Amino acid sequence: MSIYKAQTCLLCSPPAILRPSALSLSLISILMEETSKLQLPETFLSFLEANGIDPSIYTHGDSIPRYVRLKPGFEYLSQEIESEISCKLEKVKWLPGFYSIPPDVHIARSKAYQQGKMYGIDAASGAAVSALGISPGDHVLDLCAAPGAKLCMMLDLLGEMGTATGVDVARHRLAACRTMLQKYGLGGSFGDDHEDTFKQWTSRRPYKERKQEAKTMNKFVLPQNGQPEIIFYGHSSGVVGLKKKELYRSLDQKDYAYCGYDKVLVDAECTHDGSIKHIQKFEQWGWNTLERRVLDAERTDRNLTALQLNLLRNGFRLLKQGGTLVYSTCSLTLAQNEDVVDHFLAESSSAELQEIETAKDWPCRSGRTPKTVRFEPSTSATSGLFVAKIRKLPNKEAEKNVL
Ligand SMILES: C[S@@+](CC[C@H](N)C(=O)[O-])C[C@H]1O[C@@H](n2cnc3c(N)ncnc32)[C@H](O)[C@@H]1O
Repeated sequence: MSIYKAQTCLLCSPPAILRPSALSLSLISILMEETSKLQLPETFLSFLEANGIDPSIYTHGDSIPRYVRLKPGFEYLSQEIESEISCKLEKVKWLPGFYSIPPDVHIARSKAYQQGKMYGIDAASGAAVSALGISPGDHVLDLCAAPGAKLCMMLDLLGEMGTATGVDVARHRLAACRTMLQKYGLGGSFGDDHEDTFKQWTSRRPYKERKQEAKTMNKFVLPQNGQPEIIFYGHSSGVVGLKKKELYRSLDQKDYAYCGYDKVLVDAECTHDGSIKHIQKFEQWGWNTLERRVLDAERTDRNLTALQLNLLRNGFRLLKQGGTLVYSTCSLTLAQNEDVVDHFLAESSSAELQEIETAKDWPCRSGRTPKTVRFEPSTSATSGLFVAKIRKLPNKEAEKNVL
């Protein structure tokens, strides 16, 4: 299928009674021209068409600002940063601590960035983290943590109290995550290191030492490629409430009533098609790379959505009763979002989809499943993101659901 054909079916076929005005026709032709400039490969266009995604969203990249977050306590630096990067930091009114800057402005030359007082994170990603409602003292799990921008924000929200555990299956991405957390000075001062509870991870602990420690633990096998690895912060992180020697035994379902995380983020692996800037980067990296990295995942579509469902199930299993889980992806497809969430809700009597209260002020729209939300790159001025917030009902409430 040619690019032109894809545009024809998505942009140029208004129903006969809706006669487009001269203005809308010229808008359509501008969008067509812009879309064809991007030279999206045919396989990607077929993927977009199959999922009802308008390819012209990839022409909005230049109108989506860059977002930064100032670490709590460093907001006073905003003027200094403005003069360093020669542009204004516009406060994002709907998301505390966030600022927008034009997409072509780089923050690398700012001292605040170099000293780890400011980091780049898209506002929609910030919204997903804020939907968790993290409070200092919470025990938080980030199930797909790397490269780590959301984990940084989660740690910021915890302050010096509570624990955060980051898990990811890709070791090289987790290494980037560790570097990022180290740069932003996060985690190092977490919790007291009680003798018999799990020692917190610090980026300064050499690999040899960790390997030695792992060898002395009976059941623990050092993560190989393809096995999830874990970053622990805080004296009782890992599986919350367990002692070091208990950490690697498997738990019965009933144990999760007493231990388990207060908040779990499942920012699942996906096809990234909603992340306009990410997709645009393939122009330089080569569209072959997009076919290999993005569409390989799509080609094994059933595997990808099965992985997403399993990540959601697993995150929910580790959530304590009354706790909150957020499921998010940066894909715009129904298959990776609403379908996964609906499937999960249908099989889990103790899961309840929650309204995201703050979303009424966000530039998002409702997803197909009521109470879920979608950030659309063309209308939100953010990267595309789907967010669903799920609560684990205490046993008694869950029983009522079954009756
Ligand atoms: C969308 S990215 C996460 C982005 C991250 N939350 C952030 O804000 O930087 C999805 C991540 O899921 C990880 N992943 C894929 N399969 C996984 C699994 N089975 N268990 C844990 N992580 C997995 C990938 O390696 C990837 O880093």
